[in-house]
Amino acid sequence: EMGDPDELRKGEAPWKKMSKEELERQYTPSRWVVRLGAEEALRTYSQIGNEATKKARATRRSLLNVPYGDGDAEKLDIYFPEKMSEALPFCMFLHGGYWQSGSKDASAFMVNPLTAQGVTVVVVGYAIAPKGTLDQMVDQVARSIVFVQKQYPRNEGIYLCGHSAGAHLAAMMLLANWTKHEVTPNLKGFFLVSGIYDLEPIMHTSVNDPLLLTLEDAQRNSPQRLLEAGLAQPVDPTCHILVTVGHHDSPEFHRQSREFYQTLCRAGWKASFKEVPDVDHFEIIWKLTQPDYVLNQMILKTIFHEF
Ligand SMILES: N[C@@H](CC(=O)c1ccccc1NC=O)C(=O)O
Repeated sequence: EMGDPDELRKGEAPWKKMSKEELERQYTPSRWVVRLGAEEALRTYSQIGNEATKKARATRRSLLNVPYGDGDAEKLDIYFPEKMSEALPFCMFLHGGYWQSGSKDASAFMVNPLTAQGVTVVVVGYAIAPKGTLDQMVDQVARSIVFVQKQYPRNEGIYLCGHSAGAHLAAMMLLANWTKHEVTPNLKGFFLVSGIYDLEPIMHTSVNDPLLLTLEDAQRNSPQRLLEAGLAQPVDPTCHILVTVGHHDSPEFHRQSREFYQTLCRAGWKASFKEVPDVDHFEIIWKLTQPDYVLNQMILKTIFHEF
């Protein structure tokens, strides 16, 4: 029956009707960029990430390669605001790269604009595939947040910002069982940027070659599916979740973000949705280096409660 939202929601997922080639295209973000060629866009993205990181390390007080666990990759970088203060808000950034590329050492995009406004920024490293499994990455991110909470118990909120695969890892924290850890982190907000929330379609693409996800792995790590099943309720009614997608992201990325936002709303979370105008999958993040970028403005308004 058309018009019944439950029927529409439970209808066959559109990706199941796609050819292997079409699915591959939908889940290759570089094929959807408009201003540059695919290779050039990926190159520019890492170049801007490298330069932003160099600048952040040269101009901000920082603690680099701080271990939050025993694993080689379990390190994070902390960048402090220009002016010292007692209690501070923290924004933790989780880089993208389909859980198989990217590094904290090239991902300090938001550091200078946010630290200029009094936010401490933490850029998290995690063990990408094939070294790490997705379950390990989810656990590492949870432990990195617990580490920040324990180091800075007087924080004025921990905010998570993740891009693409990093948005998936951030969204998985909505389902984390903090009782396994010594503290419950003071999570106050989520900024989910061009993320993937249902992993089942990517099982059928080359993204899965190094990940080797089984159907069970994909389902156990799909926040879309886990929230639909009612496995997480908002504990803090003030916790805000911003779901954003780039105007030039592929239709599948748009569908994933829209459906995740709708599911968050149904589950009772304080969520909002924003399609960022005129940006692709990479510009949506590299523009975080610009203080006047709309996403920085939304992040700062959320952190400083200016709504
Ligand atoms: N191989 C992908 C790269 C990619 O998806 C990506 C690259 C950098 C940061 C995020 C990415 N996507 C999701 O995590 C592509 O060509 O678009």
